[in-house]
Amino acid sequence: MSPALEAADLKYGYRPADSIVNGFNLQVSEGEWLGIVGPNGSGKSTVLRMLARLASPQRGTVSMDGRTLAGMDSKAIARNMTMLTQTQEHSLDITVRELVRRGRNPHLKWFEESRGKHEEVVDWALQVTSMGKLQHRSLLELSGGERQRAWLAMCMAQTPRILLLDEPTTYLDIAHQLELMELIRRLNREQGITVVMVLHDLNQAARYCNRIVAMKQGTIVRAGNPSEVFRVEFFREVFGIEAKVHNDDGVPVYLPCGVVKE
Ligand SMILES: Nc1ncnc2c1ncn2[C@@H]1O[C@H](COP(=O)(O)OP(=O)(O)OP(=O)(O)O)[C@@H](O)[C@H]1O
Repeated sequence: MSPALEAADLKYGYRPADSIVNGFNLQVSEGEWLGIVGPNGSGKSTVLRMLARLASPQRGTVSMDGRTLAGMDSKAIARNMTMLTQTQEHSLDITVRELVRRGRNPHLKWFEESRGKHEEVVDWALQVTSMGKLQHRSLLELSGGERQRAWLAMCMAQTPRILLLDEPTTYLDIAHQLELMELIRRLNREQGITVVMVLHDLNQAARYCNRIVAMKQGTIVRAGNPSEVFRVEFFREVFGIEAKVHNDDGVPVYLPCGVVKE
């Protein structure tokens, strides 16, 4: 069976002489939850954007179920895969429900309106993201965390098989961070949604992801399950910090102790 998502030899640079990402290879299996970690500027968001076809690789290919994304119709991609980006448009004066309805667009024909079963999916997306009570509020009247959940609800209304998320917990307080991670865990386990997530919180990555890929300078430097990757040498070599690593019921937990001295 082809992987749900595959990147082969990706290269990308923002300027002609740059190569921000180079020789990037990745296979993501159906139903997997993969975390991409790495220092600032290591190319994580750039890779995620190429996986979602928001950026076109200058070399290499991205495939979904064995089909190259470059040749696919945008709506067909959007029916299968969606990405929650790091920042969303902040000035949209529409209600949460209207935003979530937009998630149905890839499933509607020209001029078809969201009705019947489409509205049922909208209700479901609002319910799983706990946004039902806020559905008639304008996006302008929401807190940062509520707004993030509204955009996630829109992604869910697309009923994707593959969900890409770029640091989705950045603006959330710790309770809402855990709530979001638990929600994604439910979607992953109960609906079998494949998740690829860029995360800065390495303890959360260890707790939730099945597999970790660590990037440095545009390429993968470590890959494996959290216990294989999150070791003392990893923190030293990839992040330049000294850390203590404990084992909490099979999950590695790290405590940063200081920056590595040259
Ligand atoms: N639009 C852009 N134009 C020029 N350079 C860019 C652009 N976007 C990103 N870069 C550069 O590309 C490199 C990789 O950026 P990217 O956002 O992919 O890294 P990242 O690992 O996601 O970083 P962070 O952890 O800080 O979010 C950085 O050096 C960044 O400055």
